Amino acid sequence: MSTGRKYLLQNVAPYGGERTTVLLADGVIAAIGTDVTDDDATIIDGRGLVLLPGLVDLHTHLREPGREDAETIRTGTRAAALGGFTAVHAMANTTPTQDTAGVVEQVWSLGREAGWADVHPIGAVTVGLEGERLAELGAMAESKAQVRVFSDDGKCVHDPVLMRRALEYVKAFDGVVAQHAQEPRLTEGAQMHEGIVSAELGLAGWPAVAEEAIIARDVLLAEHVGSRLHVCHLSTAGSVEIIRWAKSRGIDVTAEVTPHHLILTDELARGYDPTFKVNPPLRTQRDVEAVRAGLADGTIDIVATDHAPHTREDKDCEWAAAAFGMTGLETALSVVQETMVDTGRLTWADVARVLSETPARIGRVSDHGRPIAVGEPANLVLVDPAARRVINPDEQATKSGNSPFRGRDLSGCVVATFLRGRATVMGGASCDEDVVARA
Ligand SMILES: NC(=O)N[C@@H](CC(=O)O)C(=O)O
Ligand SMILES: [Zn+2]
Ligand SMILES: [Zn+2]
Repeated sequence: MSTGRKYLLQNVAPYGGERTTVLLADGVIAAIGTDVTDDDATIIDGRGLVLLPGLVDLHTHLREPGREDAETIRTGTRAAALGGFTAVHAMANTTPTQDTAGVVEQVWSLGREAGWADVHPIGAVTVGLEGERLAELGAMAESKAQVRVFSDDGKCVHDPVLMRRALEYVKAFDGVVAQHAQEPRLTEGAQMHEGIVSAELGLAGWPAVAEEAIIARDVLLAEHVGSRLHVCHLSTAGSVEIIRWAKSRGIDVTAEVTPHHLILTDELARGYDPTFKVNPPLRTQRDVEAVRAGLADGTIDIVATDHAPHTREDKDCEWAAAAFGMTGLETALSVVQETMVDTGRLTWADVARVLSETPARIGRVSDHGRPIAVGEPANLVLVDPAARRVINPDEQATKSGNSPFRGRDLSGCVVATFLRGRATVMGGASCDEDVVARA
């Protein structure tokens, strides 16, 4: 389905390489070349802009159904489009939980209706995320939502027998279990990273070993049953080492890091601002260096936002009472540019890999994360790497204000996002009319 509008992206740099012109028509990339023209197309001057495949987030919390006061599928996917995303995987910790075919189909349909980005619901591993009985994984896989990613995110599947069964079960439909690696007994009452800062502040610590112990166990389980495992929001230097070791053994594991773990540290807890309270917690500078190195050398496969919107009531309170989580969809690409591209650790082609191609492959999404080539679906993002902007969460599309980058100056800006050839973002702003017209 197309609005019929064509776009001629003149002098853009696919993957940051040689400049060329790209024509989008009928929902696909219709032509690429320095001499391409089209008299009916809307012309976009792409000088200085980088063209990438539309970003794919493997880890987003959209909060609908249940917490529409924090985010809805509409507001969350509008935020996604502004961040350059054309597809997002929506975590299962909604109310009701995304643990049946009915609920995942509802989320999938609401995503279609909203029209900002494709929504791929993640299915819960256990009923109600309670860690007791496996949910209807097969029914969710066979539903029209075609779920391939299963996670109890927010909670860890800590029972090794259930984890083993889930890993075995999803093999039947080429699914993957995405684990929130947090040993519950080692993190009871935990408020922040266990280390020097937690000791000084007198806050209960969340030790690195609580994450590493689960990752070590799970890679061994994945090897034992010959299944695919994905590790959510890896945050410690030790976790990077375990993944590196697992991959060297040929274990079928992938790992993600969040933008915030690439740039922020536990020092931020000193101000007791609950905006910086997140799971897993912000770690040390040494961990930040290790996750950057892991992303640069391919040990860590992807960046995923873990966009976790929370209402004022859940965040504007004392540290201990506040909810865990921070927003991220509208700042992810800038943080990756600043920490990885501007520092020479990743090229733009690498960014396409870690924010689009590989997350699409892990989630088994076939029409996103595709090469920029003639005939491919026109799911694309146009980025201005030279722009700088100060983050103001009050002006963001997400309903929630819990961005850790409030007031911070970040590199890079999304100029336009295209979903099947239709602009969802143009000139850095949402294309509300186009989206409404399509719905
Ligand atoms: N990351 C968080 O701190 N919070 C997430 C849950 C999660 O990702 O574990 C949430 O749902 O709010
Ligand atoms: Zn989690
Ligand atoms: Zn999460």
